[in-house]
Formats: sequence, C-alpha cells, structure tokens
Amino acid sequence: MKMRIGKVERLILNKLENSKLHFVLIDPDDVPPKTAGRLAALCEETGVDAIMVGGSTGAEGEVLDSVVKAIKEASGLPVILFPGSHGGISKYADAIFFMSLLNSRNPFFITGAQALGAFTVKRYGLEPIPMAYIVVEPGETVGWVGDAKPIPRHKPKLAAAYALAGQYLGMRLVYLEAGSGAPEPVPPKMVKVVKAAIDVPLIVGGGIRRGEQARKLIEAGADIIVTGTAIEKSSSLDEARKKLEEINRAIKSVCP
Ligand SMILES: CC(C)=CCC/C(C)=C/CC/C(C)=C/CC/C(C)=C/COP(=O)(O)OP(=O)(O)O
Ligand SMILES: O=P(O)(O)OC[C@@H](O)CO
Ligand SMILES: [Mg+2]
Repeated sequence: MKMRIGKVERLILNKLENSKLHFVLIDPDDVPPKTAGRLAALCEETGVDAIMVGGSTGAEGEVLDSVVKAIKEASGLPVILFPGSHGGISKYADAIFFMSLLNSRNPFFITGAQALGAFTVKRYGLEPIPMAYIVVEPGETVGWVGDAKPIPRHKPKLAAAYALAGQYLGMRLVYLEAGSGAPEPVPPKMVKVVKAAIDVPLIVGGGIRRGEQARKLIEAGADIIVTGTAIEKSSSLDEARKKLEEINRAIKSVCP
C-alpha cells in the first residue's frame, strides 16, 4: 500500500517553505452562501492561503453544501472542511482536517466521529489531513461541545505533551484552539513551548482579531494563523478587506 500526501497538504507544505500562512474560517451557520462567496473572493484577492468551512453547530447537509459550493464558485482557494462531527462533511470541498480532539473527555471526539465519517470521506474522494486538535482555555463553544478538558493558559507544557503525542500518533498538523470568539488568543509563550516540542506545522486560532496579535503568535512559532470572527463580524466588505489586509501583512512580515 502506498500512503500519499495529497494536493492540498502538499500545497500547504510548499507554501510554508517561503512564508507563514493565513487561513480564514467560514461558519455556514452564521454566513449565507452569497456572503460566503463574496468573502472568499476577497480572501483570494488579499492573499489569504485557504478557506476552512465548519462550525460546532448547524454546519451540515444542505446548509454546508451550499456554502462550500458558493466558495468554490467565487474563488480558486483550497477549501478545507473543519468538521464539528461526521455531519460536517461535504463532497464539494477539496480536503478535510481529519482531526481528533486529543484533550476531549468523550471518545466520540477522539475516534468516534472519525470512524462514522471515514467511509464518507473515502466515497467523496476528499483529501484527509490528519490533525491533532487541542483546546486551550477558555475553549468557548468548541470546548463545551467537544467536552474538552481545556489546557490551562499557564500550563504550556501540557499543551506541548498533547501536541507531541499527536505527532507520534502520526498526525501531520497540530492545531492550538482558544475557541472561536475567545477574548484572548492562545498565549504566545504556549505557542513557543509547543513549537519547540514538535516537528510538524503548528496552526493557531481563536480570538485573533488584530495584526499585532497574529504577528506575536507567528514570532512565537505559529506557522498558520486562523481567523473567523474578525472577518465574519466585519460590518461591511470594505471593513473585511481592511481586516484581511492588516492580518495578512502582519503574518507575511515575519520571515520563515
Ligand atoms: C474528522 C471528523 C469526521 C470529525 C472530527 C470531529 C471532531 C473531533 C470535532 C472536534 C470538536 C468540534 C465541535 C469542533 C468544531 C470546530 C469548529 C468548526 C469551530 C468553529 O467555531 P464554532 O465553535 O462554531 O464557533 P461559534 O459558534 O462561535 O461560531
Ligand atoms: O472566530 P475566531 O475567534 O477567529 O476563531 C477561529 C477558529 O480558531 C475557530 O476554530
Ligand atoms: Mg460557529
């Protein structure tokens, strides 16, 4: 049997040779297809590297499909599913973060949803990208829904231990999540300690609203920054453009 790295993962790895990356999360529960398409086009224009689609609640079925389709029609960016369960799978996407919430108390979020979704991913020909998902305080909706035991903000070594365990289990990405809409992002000190422990790329998301925060996280060792709320909640497309430009500039200003 030959295990192959897929197209989207290869693209991410190639891009990481030259710069740090910015992914934007669109939640189909909050953003209708037309707006999702407009935001995706804006993301492409301003230099965002990929679009993630998902949500803890309600991002399933027709609602999910129509948002993924609208994004694919409006932009050439890779669309990566960010599922809250096996319900969050759409055949119109390019890839899926095949994630395990390593610090959940509930086996459903560690291996259960994955088993229930595995054959759907295969049938749709989606590219699975194995990812260790670690929820840090406060964790917000995903911490509650995913029944996480959130990593205390002042215990970076605990996060590093989960991250390294994820790598040793074969996961090719690590995602540190403070929770969508968190008042503060994951502490840069924690990012630094996690990065020093692992060899796979590190994604950081949750509560990142300003370029300055993104820059500090990148300087601490993040490879990919995820923003959702900051873009989603912009009052107009013009505001969203300014936000995207501010955060992209901050991310790309740090040399790899
Ligand atoms: C790989 C497969 C098939 C399933 C994985 C299932 C797992 C492990 C999910 C982890 C737990 C979970 C509920 C993740 C959801 C992550 C996500 C899409 C967060 C987006 O933000 P929201 O939590 O929707 O925030 P708001 O409600 O504030 O928008
Ligand atoms: O909405 P925000 O706070 O940007 O968080 C994005 C992402 O990390 C959620 O999974
Ligand atoms: Mg949501």
